[in-house]
Amino acid sequence: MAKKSIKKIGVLTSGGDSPGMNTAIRAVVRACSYYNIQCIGIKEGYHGLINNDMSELGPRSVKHIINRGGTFLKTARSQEFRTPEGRKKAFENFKLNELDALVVIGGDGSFTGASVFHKEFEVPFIGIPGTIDNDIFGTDATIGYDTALNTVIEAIDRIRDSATSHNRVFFVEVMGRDAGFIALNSGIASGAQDILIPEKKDSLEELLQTLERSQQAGKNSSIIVVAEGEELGNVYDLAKATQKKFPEYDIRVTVLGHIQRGGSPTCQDRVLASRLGVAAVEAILEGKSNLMAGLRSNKVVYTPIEEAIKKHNQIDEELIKVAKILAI
Ligand SMILES: Nc1ncnc2c1ncn2[C@@H]1O[C@H](COP(=O)(O)OP(=O)(O)OP(=O)(O)O)[C@@H](O)[C@H]1O
Ligand SMILES: O=P(O)(O)OC[C@H]1O[C@](O)(CO)[C@@H](O)[C@@H]1O
Ligand SMILES: [Mg+2]
Repeated sequence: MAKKSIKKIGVLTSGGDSPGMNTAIRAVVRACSYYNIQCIGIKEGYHGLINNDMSELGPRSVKHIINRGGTFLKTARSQEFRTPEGRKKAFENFKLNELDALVVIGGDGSFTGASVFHKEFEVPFIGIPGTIDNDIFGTDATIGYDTALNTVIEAIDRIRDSATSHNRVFFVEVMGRDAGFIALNSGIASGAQDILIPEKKDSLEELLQTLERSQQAGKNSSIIVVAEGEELGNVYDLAKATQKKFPEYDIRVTVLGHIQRGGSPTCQDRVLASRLGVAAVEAILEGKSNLMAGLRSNKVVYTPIEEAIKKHNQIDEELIKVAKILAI
């Protein structure tokens, strides 16, 4: 597609919000303005496309959002977009608004939706990875991941104060429905005794042995970080099983929940979001489509969307080793 054929693009945020999504929207809007094309902000992800809820955004309409968590365009998990009828309505509004392409800011699910939409109606799109989960292949980090990690370690540091004061064992659940990136990295950074993630086969025996060893080594308190998607069980199940084996332990459970998704994005997330926003618009202008803009080794790269979704980001075995060695 020649550069001049793109006149108007739509931008939306979809799936779970993540800190830095606003920064990415700002970058897309301002890059559009820089390259003299119109930018339309679509409300509540695919929901807004289906319901024709969208309006034009200019460079001043995204002022003062660079540092704000959440997404001012709002986001949604649209069930209707999963249906052919819903996507047909979305395409009708895409045409009605004379859009030439979409920038989709979201996670693997949002990219899957965009890919299906592209196959059905040949709608050109570029994905920007915006999710705290960091579960997307083709980028060293997703937008929001770094902020979420920093929020988690701050919370665990506070829990540690209480855990050490009371000689307690804490089970801390962090987000990650299917991914253990937040758990593994925050666990290492906060000095967890054990880290349980869905990508690694864990056993209750091993967990109990770890706790026993830590007590024998003279530790009076322990923090166990558990990813939401851990297959062995949730934090309450694990705490119950541990209490059964060690009735003398004083055990507490903390579920960090959605505080991990909010807050002002870190510098790293703001720079990432700014670079990927510009990269997405430039890719569309160059006629690229069905790709995700990402950052690898500090360079912008484009990955076929199918790869970004299917390959998933892999857990680094070295991190698992480091966590184990340092929990001695
Ligand atoms: N197979 C699919 N077909 C059509 N649309 C889909 C499909 N999968 C996901 N979507 C659309 O993408 C939306 C977001 O997906 P999902 O809820 O998995 O979040 P995500 O983008 O992976 O972000 P996160 O994991 O960070 O919350 C869905 O609500 C739906 O509208
Ligand atoms: O806010 P919701 O819809 O409950 O989704 C929670 C999920 O979203 C995420 O925060 C991002 O995908 C996951 O880590 C978590 O499992
Ligand atoms: Mg996802």
